[in-house]
Amino acid sequence: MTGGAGGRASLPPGPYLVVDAAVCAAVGRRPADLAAAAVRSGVRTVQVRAKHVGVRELVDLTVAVTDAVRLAGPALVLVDDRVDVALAARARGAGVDGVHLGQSDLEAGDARALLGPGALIGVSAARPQDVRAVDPAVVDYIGTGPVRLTRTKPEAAVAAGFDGLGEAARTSVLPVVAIGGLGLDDVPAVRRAGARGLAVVSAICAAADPARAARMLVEAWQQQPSGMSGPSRAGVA
Ligand SMILES: Cc1ncc(COP(=O)(O)OP(=O)(O)O)c(N)n1
Ligand SMILES: Cc1ncsc1CCOP(=O)(O)O
Ligand SMILES: [Mg+2]
Repeated sequence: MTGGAGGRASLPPGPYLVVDAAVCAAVGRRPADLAAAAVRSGVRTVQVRAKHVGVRELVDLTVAVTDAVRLAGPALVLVDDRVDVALAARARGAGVDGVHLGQSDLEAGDARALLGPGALIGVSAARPQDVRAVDPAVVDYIGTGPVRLTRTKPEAAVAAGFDGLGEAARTSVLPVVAIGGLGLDDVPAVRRAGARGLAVVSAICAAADPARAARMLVEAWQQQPSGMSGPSRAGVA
């Protein structure tokens, strides 16, 4: 699934699963099984997020999720925060596609140098000045949130809202992914705001039926026209 124009990866449009180890543990599900089920339902981007595990466990988890996703269908696998983990998983033969970097993680340029030109690299940015600071020659997409405050990331105390999301999408020359407190009912507003993707943890990981929840998100996305409101509309499907 890597290999957009000019060898650069491009972010698949639509629902994006952030498979969070703590949320999965709370509901007694294996992240690898959950990710595979979501990919069989049509999700095309999976991020591995585990904030409270050691680095060795995170490598094991990344390999397990990546291997399960590869068998399930054509989807990209990214690692939250950790370029070293992505590289270690690759060294073990897992086809990790890239990373999602926060504002205090490794700089995107360093990540690009380590991961290579074909990797998919996303960064978090919500405020217009942070969005403008992202280098489109290095980064592939921007994650903007939390759109709503969410228990999954309690330290994020300010919500961007849909206005903030729309402003980020208009400001950015890169595709924008919305995240934070989002679910099925938000698909129309996220698309109207001009986002290329809708990232969720709880709406899939904690759903009564994760495969069905993922399928409904995918179908809702496909049924909605996009907002086409900003420079990031290029390539929005
Ligand atoms: C798609 C996407 N967007 C934003 C984030 C948030 O990343 P970050 O700022 O690194 O915060 P943590 O997830 O690490 O708590 C994301 N993970 N994915
Ligand atoms: C990782 C992250 N970054 C901003 S909000 C968030 C958590 C999203 O989780 P949920 O979909 O459960 O609100
Ligand atoms: Mg992060």
